[in-house]
This record gives sequence, structure tokens and C-alpha cells, in this order.
Amino acid sequence: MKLLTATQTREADAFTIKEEGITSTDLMERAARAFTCWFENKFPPGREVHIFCGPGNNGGDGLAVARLLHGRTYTVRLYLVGDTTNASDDFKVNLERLPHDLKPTQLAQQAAMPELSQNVCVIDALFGTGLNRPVTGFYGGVINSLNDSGACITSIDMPSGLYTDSQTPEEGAIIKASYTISFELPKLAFLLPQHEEFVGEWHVVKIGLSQQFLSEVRADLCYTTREDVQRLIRPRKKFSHKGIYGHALLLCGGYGKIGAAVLAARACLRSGVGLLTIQAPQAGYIILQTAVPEAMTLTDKNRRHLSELPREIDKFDVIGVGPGLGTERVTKTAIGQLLATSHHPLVIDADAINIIAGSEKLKAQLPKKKAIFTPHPKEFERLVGKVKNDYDRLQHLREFCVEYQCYVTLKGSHTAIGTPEGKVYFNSTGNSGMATGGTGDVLTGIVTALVGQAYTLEEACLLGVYVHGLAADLALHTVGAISMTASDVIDHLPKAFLHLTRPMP
Ligand SMILES: NC(=O)C1=CN([C@@H]2O[C@H](COP(=O)(O)OP(=O)(O)OC[C@H]3O[C@@H](n4cnc5c(N)ncnc54)[C@H](O)[C@@H]3O)[C@@H](O)[C@H]2O)[C@@H](O)CC1
Ligand SMILES: Nc1ncnc2c1ncn2[C@@H]1O[C@H](COP(=O)(O)OP(=O)(O)O)[C@@H](O)[C@H]1O
Ligand SMILES: [K+]
Repeated sequence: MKLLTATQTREADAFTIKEEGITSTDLMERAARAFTCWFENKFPPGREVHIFCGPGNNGGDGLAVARLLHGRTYTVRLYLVGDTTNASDDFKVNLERLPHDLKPTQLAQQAAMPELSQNVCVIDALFGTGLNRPVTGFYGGVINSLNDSGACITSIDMPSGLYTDSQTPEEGAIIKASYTISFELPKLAFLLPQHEEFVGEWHVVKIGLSQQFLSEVRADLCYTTREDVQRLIRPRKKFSHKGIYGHALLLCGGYGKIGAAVLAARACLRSGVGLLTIQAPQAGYIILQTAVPEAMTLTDKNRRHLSELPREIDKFDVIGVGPGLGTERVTKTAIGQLLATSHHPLVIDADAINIIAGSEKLKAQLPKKKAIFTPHPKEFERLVGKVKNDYDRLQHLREFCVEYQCYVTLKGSHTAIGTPEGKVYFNSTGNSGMATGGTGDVLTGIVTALVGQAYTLEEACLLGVYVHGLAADLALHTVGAISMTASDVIDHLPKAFLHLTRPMP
């Protein structure tokens, strides 16, 4: 699914209106109905609902929603905020459509702000995607009062004051919504951790924007849905054998961190790899042979740390490297040898990232379009330097992937996958139960297995990150977020793959 900018959203609205031969007021009515339908399911009728409308089409939505909720036995209080004499045309049409027993209050000064108790619902229809400057002055005061009221705020389309797809200037006030109901598609702003307190829980409601426009519009940012990844999965063939599904090598584990190798290996095996070999320091031999009997284990001459590469390295189809390695000098040398000599696709995580980040020479040796980095935000900063905010981080992500012609899965609540072409895909699965040690090692194992099965690197990133989060979402039902461990994520991988191979509901 593509993510559109505010400008593209306006173009999508205009295209739909023209294509369907409807008026912009008709499209607004659809949007208002879709919002109202969500609202009625969430908040039972009879509630007191205070709706604050700004001067644009977001305010127009608010007026239409007020009319619809008023007709459904909610107690609606309606406020027109600021100067609405130059309001948008659709705002004016919807103002005229208000029933005679629903009189709006004009709010022109801060002192007139109503006292709101904590148990009323607020609908924020001040500004949407048309915001073109930071919200200050009277509007800023209204936003701050609403935030301070403690009432539950539901925003129409955007939390008012938040920029859709660029950094909001510091001086701008922003609504802190509990819920944000976006029309047709999510917005980039929803996917960035720095906006959590403004966006709250977000949902998308369909308003029937033109499918032709959405399929043809150029977008470098996407949001990966189940439909997107289901297309990628290849069923296994009846006459297939283990040789077809790739031989993966994991270079993982160090003294005290052999568990990282166990996790990566178990996840790799649960993700369909044909054969798996792990090269680990001697300290890991018995542990790995016991915990992961399906895998072959090669031991390093070093007891505690990886210090060499397997002799027959050419026979492997993919190498996953990093979890639990440590950054000893001998390990750095081994990583140097790997980059200098191997021609394999590489999945590079954890300490392997840290080692490469510390050396311009190693970075320059990265094989083009053959490496996937899987950093968390701290590891990513080691690769690219300190970032100023989430937008800056995204910019660095694109630049790094283009410069080094590599893939990066920048991990987080909506893991962002960067490609050598400068595209970014945000993941839609996963939950806070994954914020626990070892879940990253699991991802390394999954992605390594998928590359081994000859998925393209882009496919392996998209599918791997999605299925990793999906397994955790399924684990949520059995173990919950607090108790979830990395092993629980592995244990739910079979269900996750099964889920994805079933037809769409
Ligand atoms: N265009 C369409 O056909 C549709 C639009 N929809 C709604 O329309 C919204 C976009 O509407 P608009 O483009 O009219 O824009 P908005 O309603 O988001 O805001 C634009 C208005 O706010 C003023 N404004 C912007 N920034 C301000 C600031 N910082 N302080 C004070 N005033 C400020 C502008 O001068 C303008 O009057 C969407 O978010 C969505 O809610 C939906 O009804 C779907 C259909
Ligand atoms: N709040 C969250 N919501 C969704 N996914 C999360 C959340 N916190 C962490 N994750 C996921 O968990 C994994 C953690 O990886 P990482 O930090 O490398 O862990 P470790 O190094 O301990 O293995 C990543 O895939 C990340 O996307
Ligand atoms: K809004």
C-alpha cells in the first residue's frame, strides 16, 4: 500500500471527484459517514460529544459528522473555531445542512472555551492535511486547552497541528489524540515513534478514492500489508528436496552469547531453509548441537570468539552474521575476510554492524545489492552518525541504502525497510511484546532463511520482517506482551507462515 503526501492526497480527492462525476461535498459526506460508522462502533450512543471545527474541509467533515451523530442520539455540542467567514465552500454547504435544533457556538477567544469534563468525547476537526503553517495564537490556545482537559480526543484524518509528511516546527501546538481516523490510507506521520503521543491509536476508513489514481501514482514510501506479502510467498513443490531450499551459514554466538546463535538458528529452521550450518566458537559446540539438532555445527579454533571463516565457504547460498559475536580484534579480522573474499548475499546484524560501522574500509567493501543490514536505531546511528529526528533518520536511511547499494531493515514499531533504489517500506505487524532481548536475532534467522530460498533480497526483507511481527502478534493471544520472549516469537512462526499461506479472508 502506498503512502501519499498531503499534496498527493488532494490530487487523489480531485481525481476521484472527476472520475466518478461526483461533487466534493459528496466525497466529504462519504468521509463523514465512514468516520461516524467507526465512531458509533467505538463510543455508544447517548455520549456527550464536543466537536471543534476549523475553517477548512477538515472543519467541513466535523460539521457533517455533527449532523450525523446528532441524528443518532448523541448529545452533540458544536464549536466553530476562529474566523470562519472565509471558510471553504464545503464547510459552508455543511453549515447550511445543520438541522435547526443543532446550533453551533462561535469560538473567537480563549475565554469562551467551554469547560470539558474528562468523560466527554471530543472530536478534533480543526485542521487536517491542509495545514500549511505551525498552529500558534488562538488556535494554538484551543489545542492546548483540549489537551489539558483530559477528555478523550478523536481526530478526524490528522491530529490537528501535526504535519502530514514533514517535521512539525517546534512552536506549533499539536492535538494529543487518543484515536486518529485517517481517510483511505495511513499517513507517514503515524508511523514515526516521535508522534506516538499525538496520533494515539490510528485506524484507516475507506472512502472509495480512485483505485486507478492509487495504482498509478508514484510513491517512494509504502506500508506493507498482508496482501502485499502474501503475493510473495512461494508454495513448496511436491518433488522438491532440501537442496532446493538453500544452505545457510550463520556466523553467530560468542562466549556468554551462544543463546543468540540458538535463537537465530531456530528461527532460520522454522522459516523453511533447506540446510543450516552454524560456525561458532568452541564454547558453543555442545549447546548448539543440543539445542538445535537439525543444524550442523562447525567449531572455530578460538574457544570464546569467532576468529575464522569455514574452509568450504563457497558452498553456502547465504550468510547471516552478527548476533552474539562480540567485537574482539580476532572477530573484526574474520569480518574483514568475509567482506574481502565472499560473494554471498549477506544478512548483517548486531556486532557485525558495529564492526562494519567502525571502519570506512569495510563499508567500502560491501558487495553491491547483496547485503541486508538489520540494525536497531542505536546500531543505525553507529552506521550513519547521530540523527536529529525521525524524518532525519529516514533521510539517512535512504541515503545510506542508495550510497552503499544495500538493504536496511531499520527496526522499530514500524520497521522501515530501505532499498538501493531509495524506496522505504514500513511494516504493519509487531507489538511491544517484542521489546525484549533476542527478538532481533530471530529476525536475522528468518531473513537468512528466506534469502537462502532464493527470495530476492527485497522480498526477503519484506516477508521476513512481516512474518516476524505476525508471529509476535499471534503470540500476543497466548502469552501476552509482558511475558513474551524471543522463543515465543519462534514458536509462533509456524502459525504465522500458515496464516500467510491461507487465502485472504
Ligand atoms: N478535498 C476533499 O474532497 C476531501 C477532504 N477531506 C478533508 O479535508 C481535509 C483537508 O482540507 P483542507 O485542504 O481544506 O485543509 P484543512 O481543513 O486541513 O485546513 C485548511 C484551512 O486551515 C487554514 N490553516 C492552515 N494551517 C493553519 C494554521 N497553522 N493556523 C490557522 N489556520 C490554518 C488554511 O488557511 C485553511 O483555511 C482532510 O484532512 C480531510 O479531513 C475529506 O472530507 C475527504 C474529501
Ligand atoms: N514496540 C515494538 N513494537 C513492535 N516491534 C517491536 C517493538 N519493540 C521491538 N520490536 C521489534 O523487536 C525486534 C528487536 O530487535 P533488537 O533490538 O535487535 O533486539 P535484540 O538485539 O535483543 O535481538 C525488532 O525486530 C523490532 O522491530
Ligand atoms: K483534525
